[in-house]
Amino acid sequence: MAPKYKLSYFDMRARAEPTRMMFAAAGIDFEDDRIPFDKWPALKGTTPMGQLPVLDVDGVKLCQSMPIARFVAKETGMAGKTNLEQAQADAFVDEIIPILPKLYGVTFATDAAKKAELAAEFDKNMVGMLERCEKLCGSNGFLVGNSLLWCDLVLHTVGYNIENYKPGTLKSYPKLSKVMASVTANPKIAAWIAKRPDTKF
Ligand SMILES: N[C@@H](CCC(=O)N[C@@H](CS)C(=O)NCC(=O)O)C(=O)O
Repeated sequence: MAPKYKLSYFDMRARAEPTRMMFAAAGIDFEDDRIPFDKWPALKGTTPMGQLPVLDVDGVKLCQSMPIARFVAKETGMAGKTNLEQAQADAFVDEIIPILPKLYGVTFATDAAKKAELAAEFDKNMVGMLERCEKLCGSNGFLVGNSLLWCDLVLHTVGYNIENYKPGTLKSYPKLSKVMASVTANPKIAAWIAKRPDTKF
């Protein structure tokens, strides 16, 4: 029997979205459990490491967003066709994902001077990350190899936020733009994006 999946996270895309997209791409049913912030303090102690996301697989609770995503990538055939591709995909994920909490910090900073300071530092980090990924990215619409892998979904999730932050940024990175387009060209992912909750982050 197919495993039962419950993915618990806040009502955000962020660290859970690549996993949600993989479930959608593979046509796998999962419970998209979105925990309201005011319910979190009571639940924090029940999670394996005191943070979200948590993926419950038939009663086994997995934690840490990228290990969760890597597990689902293996379950759905999106981890990479060979060990080599898997290591290359991991490298992109490790390069891209640290941008996410930094952008969160800029987006939700309330003090104007602090926000400007964080934004200046963020912009430098973002450009460095995009340049490094553009240089290593394949030219046929995938970061690695010739099929959609979980690293492409991580890029799409972070790239989506970057475009919300500074529209038009990705135009300067043609290979990465092609990856963004490959992700949305997948009909099942496009259907998920069209129906997913519209959240700020
Ligand atoms: N390294 C962890 C970080 C998880 C993390 O920072 N989760 C945040 C939400 S994005 C959280 O649970 N915040 C609430 C808390 O720490 O109490 C991962 O990738 O899963």
